[in-house]
Amino acid sequence: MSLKMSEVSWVILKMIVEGYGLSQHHISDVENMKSCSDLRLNMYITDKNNTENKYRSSGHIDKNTLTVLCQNEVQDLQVLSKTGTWIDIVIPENCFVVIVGDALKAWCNGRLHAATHRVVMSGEKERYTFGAFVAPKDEMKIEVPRGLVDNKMHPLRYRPFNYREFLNFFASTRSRNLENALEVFAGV
Ligand SMILES: O=C(O)CCC(=O)C(=O)O
Ligand SMILES: [Fe+2]
Repeated sequence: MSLKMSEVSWVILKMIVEGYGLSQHHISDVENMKSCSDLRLNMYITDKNNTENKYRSSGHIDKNTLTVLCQNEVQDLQVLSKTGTWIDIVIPENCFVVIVGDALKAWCNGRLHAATHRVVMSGEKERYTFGAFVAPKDEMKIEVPRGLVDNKMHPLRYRPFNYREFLNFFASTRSRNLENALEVFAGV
C-alpha cells in the first residue's frame, strides 16, 4: 500500500510540472519535495457513553508537500470551503484522498490550495486511516519556479525559504495557532 501511495504522489508531482508547462529540470525540484516521507496509521474512536461529544480534531493545514490517505469505510473527513463551510469528503472504496500542504502551495506560487481539514466522528464505529505524509528534506529551499510567476495573473506570492525554518516558525508558540502561517512567514 505504501508503495502505491508513494507512486500516486510522484505521479501527481510530475503532472503538476507537466500541467503547468514547466521545463523538465523542475522534475528534480518536485523530486526533492518528496524526499522525506512518513507513514502513519491513525485510529479515531468515540466514547460510546458520550454520544453528545463526539471526537473532533482541530481544523488544520498540513505543512508538508502532499498527504495521501486511505481509510476504512468510516467517512468522517471534512474540508473547509473558501466560503467558510465545512464539507464532508466522501472517499470511494479503494480510493485515496490527496491533500495539498503548505510546502507545495508555496512552491507552486499558491496555484494549488492547501485546504484546512479535520476529522469529525459522526457514528460509533472506529475510523482508521493510513497516510503517507510526503515532505521535503528539512534543508530544502522552497523557491517558486520562474515559469509560475507573471506580472498579471500570478505575481510572486512567496519568497524563497528553507523548509526547516518554516517548520520552526510554525512550531513556535507564537505562531502555533496561525491559520495563515505560510502567508505570514513567506508571503511577499
Ligand atoms: O486521518 C485523517 O482522516 C486525517 C489525518 C490528518 O489530517 C493529518 O494527519 O494531518
Ligand atoms: Fe492533516
